[in-house]
Amino acid sequence: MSTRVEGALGALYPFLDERPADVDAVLAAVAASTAAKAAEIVALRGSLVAEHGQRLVDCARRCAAAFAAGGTLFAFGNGGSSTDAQDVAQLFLHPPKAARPLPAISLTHDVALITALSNDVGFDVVFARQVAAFGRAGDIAVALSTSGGSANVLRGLAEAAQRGLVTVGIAGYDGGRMAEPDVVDHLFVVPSASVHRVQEAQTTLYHVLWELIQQALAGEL
Ligand SMILES: O=C(CO)[C@@H](O)[C@H](O)[C@H](O)[C@H](O)COP(=O)(O)O
Repeated sequence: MSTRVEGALGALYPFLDERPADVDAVLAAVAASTAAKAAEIVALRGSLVAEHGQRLVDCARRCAAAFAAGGTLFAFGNGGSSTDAQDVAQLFLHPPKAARPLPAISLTHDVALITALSNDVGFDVVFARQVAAFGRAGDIAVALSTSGGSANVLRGLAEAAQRGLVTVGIAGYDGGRMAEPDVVDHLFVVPSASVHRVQEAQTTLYHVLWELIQQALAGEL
């Protein structure tokens, strides 16, 4: 066993006289599985950007035009996608240096509102109600879902479409209901059956989209 592994085990088991007997096998299995997952995500991210290239450019140009006209972006999703929605909003609003801050709001973080709506009306409306209250024609709705089938996400998109927002869907697996006709204007599907790989690749999609929107706004796309 290498000195580094010995050191790590010392930190993991400081109070045990003896480590579990099979720890070497466990560590070897973890290393092999981590390497396989890393390879899978690198391949998936590369193929996604290649496959969605033109669609990303088209979507970025449309979003840039919406921002240039004073539009706001609303992002939403459940679970891991809810934190991704918050990441999208902070990325647009508080970008790295030299990039242009753009108005973006996540609809996932108001616990009082979401619990009240869920308790009194139903969880299905938590995004749609906010889109109805804040969304205006020409704004942008970005919906994140791994299954593409969450009822509250689909209701949010339907409300956005009805109000004339540009709708962007980011899904996984086969796209689910988000991939049905007329659900979104711009659809990006991560074709993986692993929820973890889907979420990892979705972060690449929205980071690339953000970069392209910045380029489009600067007249470089
Ligand atoms: O983060 C994860 C799984 O990695 C979970 O929290 C996951 O986001 C939740 O199960 C969501 O409720 C799934 O909803 P969706 O992505 O299918 O719309």
